[in-house]
Amino acid sequence: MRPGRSSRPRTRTRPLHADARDGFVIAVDRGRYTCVVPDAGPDAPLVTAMRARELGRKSVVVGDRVGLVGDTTGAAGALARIVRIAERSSVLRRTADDDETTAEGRLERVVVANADQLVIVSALADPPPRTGFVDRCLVAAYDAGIEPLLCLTKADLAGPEAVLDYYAELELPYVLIRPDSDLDALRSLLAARISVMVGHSGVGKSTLVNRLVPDAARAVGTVSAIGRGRHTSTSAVALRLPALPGRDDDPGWIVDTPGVRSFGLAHVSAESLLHGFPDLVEATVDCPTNCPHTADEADCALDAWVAAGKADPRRLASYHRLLASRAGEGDPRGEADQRGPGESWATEGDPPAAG
Ligand SMILES: Nc1nc2c(ncn2[C@@H]2O[C@H](COP(=O)(O)OP(=O)(O)OP(=O)(O)O)[C@@H](O)[C@H]2O)c(=O)[nH]1
Ligand SMILES: [Zn+2]
Repeated sequence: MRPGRSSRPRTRTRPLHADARDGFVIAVDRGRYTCVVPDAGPDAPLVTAMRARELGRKSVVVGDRVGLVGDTTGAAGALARIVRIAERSSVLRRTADDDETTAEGRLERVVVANADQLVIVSALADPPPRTGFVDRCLVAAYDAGIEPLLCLTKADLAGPEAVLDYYAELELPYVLIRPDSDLDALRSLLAARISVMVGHSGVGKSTLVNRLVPDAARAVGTVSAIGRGRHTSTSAVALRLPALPGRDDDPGWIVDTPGVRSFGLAHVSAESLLHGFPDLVEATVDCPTNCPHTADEADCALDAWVAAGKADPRRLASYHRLLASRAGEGDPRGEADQRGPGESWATEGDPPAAG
């Protein structure tokens, strides 16, 4: 060992950047990060930044609170540098698919940082509600420590009873959306929070985002031409909600995820997967040690729990489907989630005939 080295006081190799300004990342596109600078006021120009080399391999994602140095004026052509990333209060992840034995399955992506709420948008009809997809989103939300909110659109076409019945045990907050409904209930649930919106194609998510943020298209347009093109197939973009009339509290942010069509769950352990099913968790105290809780596990306590009427058999079927999907047993991309409830509920785990 060289004595000179260890006796030398350890100096910080990184500059402190005491002058860094706080930024909030609202879009990411090919190595360029679009940030708002909160102290510059809501009308200040957006700042485009790149990652400083000192960040190493740390990724910067939408929702990150960062320190910015360099040219933070937001003038045309100006480029700032992100020199630090604040500790994240939550991290919403997805994998490209469910199967951790494949390269795709291991490719884990952080969708958004610091989200408070996951707004799961599902139509009540056209397309029919896909509870498999909602269940998958619930797993991702609970895993990330983010509160779920079920947003049921097209309430003018069908009632919510079947979906609400399926989630009866969960105390899942929900809102109903129809074309003529005011969005006050939803807006107050979005206020002062960062909410991520996810939903299948056709459920009315874009319609809803445009109603909530009437200039969303323009806001997104200014974000370095982020559109819905091929480069943005997995990107997310944060949109500032407009101030509520007569209220001066923070209306919050929504993060639209145009490209996120499924939530691969390879990164979620089988045990964590269960936390998306709080109505089933309690049953597993009676399972043998290291019980895999799979459908073919004879000693698993979940079947008896459901047989005793303590949870809905369709919920257990859904959990089993997610487990099987993670194990690479077919359906690696969650295609089954795309079926309507009638179809998917009928495929397995139908309630045993009573009596
Ligand atoms: N009846 C009814 N139709 C709606 C409602 N919301 C949206 N729609 C219609 O549903 C269709 C799909 O809406 P979009 O907002 O494009 O759906 P999306 O989820 O954004 O789908 P992508 O554009 O594929 O991402 C459109 O024809 C909308 O006009 C609603 O509350 N009721
Ligand atoms: Zn078990």
